[in-house]
Amino acid sequence: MEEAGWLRPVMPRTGQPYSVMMGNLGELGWISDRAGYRYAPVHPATGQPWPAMPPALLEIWRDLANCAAPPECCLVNLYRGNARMGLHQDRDEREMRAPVLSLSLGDRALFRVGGLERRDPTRSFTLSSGDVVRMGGGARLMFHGIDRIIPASSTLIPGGGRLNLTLRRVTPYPG
Ligand SMILES: O=C(O)CCC(=O)C(=O)O
Ligand SMILES: [Fe+2]
Repeated sequence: MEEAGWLRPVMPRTGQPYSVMMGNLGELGWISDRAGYRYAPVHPATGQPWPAMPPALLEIWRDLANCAAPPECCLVNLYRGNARMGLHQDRDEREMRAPVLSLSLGDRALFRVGGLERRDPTRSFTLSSGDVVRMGGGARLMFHGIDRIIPASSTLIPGGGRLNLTLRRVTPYPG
């Protein structure tokens, strides 16, 4: 990740930067800039392909996804300080039969979960290092976000903070 280079993406239209740093592993990377959200096969700054998906992540997917096809993207989010992620749906993928698997490492975080409509009631719970959230089936499009991390609640990540690894299938698979 360090070699490939972290991105500080900006939101479509407003150009406002996200508070998390992002990177990608795998064939496709999720990027956000003034033009919108999309999946791209190369890093926008370097033009280089994203680093390969590590075998350990493919194994987690095999064990937990219950999906006929492998993931194509691992979005890596690095949360430090006051970084957060607003309530959203993961809906830029063209294959909605595949779940989204989200792995937490490092500092604990307050994860907020709602329903399928933005206005639905939400509740929050703590995610700890090693936790995996699976959004699949009727929960594939649930609204979710990160309210905040709990700084220094783990010593796992060099320099501190929380890493979130989100595995996704992007393109349709046969069957
Ligand atoms: O950091 C997390 O646990 C959630 C990340 C997320 O929802 C996303 O990247 O779409
Ligand atoms: Fe998400």
